[in-house]
Amino acid sequence: MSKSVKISCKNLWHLFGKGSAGFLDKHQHNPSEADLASAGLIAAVHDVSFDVYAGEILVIMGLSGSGKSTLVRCLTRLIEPSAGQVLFDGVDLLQASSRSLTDIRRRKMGMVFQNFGLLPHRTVLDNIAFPLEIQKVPKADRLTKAQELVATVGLEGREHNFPRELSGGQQQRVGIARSLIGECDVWFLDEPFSALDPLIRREMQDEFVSLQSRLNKTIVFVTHDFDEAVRLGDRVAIMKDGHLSQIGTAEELLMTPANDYVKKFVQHAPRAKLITTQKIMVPAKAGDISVATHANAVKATDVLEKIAQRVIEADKALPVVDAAGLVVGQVSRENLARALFQ
Ligand SMILES: Nc1ncnc2c1ncn2[C@@H]1O[C@H](COP(=O)(O)OP(=O)(O)OP(=O)(O)O)[C@@H](O)[C@H]1O
Repeated sequence: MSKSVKISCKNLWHLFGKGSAGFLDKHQHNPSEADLASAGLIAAVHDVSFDVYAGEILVIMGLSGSGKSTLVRCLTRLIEPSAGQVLFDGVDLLQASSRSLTDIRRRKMGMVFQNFGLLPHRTVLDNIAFPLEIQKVPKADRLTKAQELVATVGLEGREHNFPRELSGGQQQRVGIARSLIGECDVWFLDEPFSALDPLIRREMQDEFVSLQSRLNKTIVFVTHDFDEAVRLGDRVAIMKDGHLSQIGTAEELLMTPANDYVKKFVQHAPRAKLITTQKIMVPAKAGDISVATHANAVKATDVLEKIAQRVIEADKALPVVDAAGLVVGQVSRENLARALFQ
């Protein structure tokens, strides 16, 4: 089944600096680093193209200054891209009138940023209900909806507190609830957990995963932390100096990194939890594929952590089976050791 594309961004650019208008046309949309430097421009987003599929969590990561936030703001047009296309459900956002853009943002996009952006003189409930107030939803309806979300993010009992009376993690939950109240299709989160201490951060990540399993939104999530990217993302896009270095599953980045920059990001990744057996097995020849009879067969889609003990304890290579129970290859201790320690 082909995945449906929710957002498609094509040849997207954002230049910071005076004189950016006309610069790309002048350089046939292919300026060199020297052209950019001599014009005093920074390409925070440099000819970036990728798709976001409906229902996936796409994590955008990269070092500080690599262009993650600018890219995400371009996707919502909070920052005006210098060139390119952003198709949202097939509609080109860069051609949309400001009225229809506001409408799309209100009805389809939810956003959470690092500094929470809560209104200090409003209670938790009123902060969460605020987007519906702007949409002129009647008070009783918006408070009912806000109360439901208070429960969703586990803040019962704190409805009437003000933001200053909450911890950082609790404030972030208010921000998350508020971003969800419009029942958006796509949720943009820019380093939402980075201000939190490590324990709370982990807790918030777990809650986020469980929330997403119920909500099934399309999510674009920015982080500079590869562990967080791996825990949360279906796919990870790695940015470097405004360029998209590589996009793929964590396993793809690990097994076939596009360059040394990507390699560096993934070098401490938990290989046993990310690499699947099919990537390390010795595949069976087409004519040799048979039904499994071996009781100790391992699944092609199992991660190495799951099969390790059986492979280590077996005196010879174990057969690997696909979803239909056919033997598609075999995996030995040596294959396992190479994949884990390479
Ligand atoms: N308003 C601005 N004016 C000029 N340059 C800017 C501006 N905002 C960002 N930049 C530059 O654009 C580049 C990308 O910045 P951006 O904030 O998108 O990176 P980031 O990956 O999100 O970084 P961080 O993880 O530190 O938030 C950086 O070189 C930054 O200095």
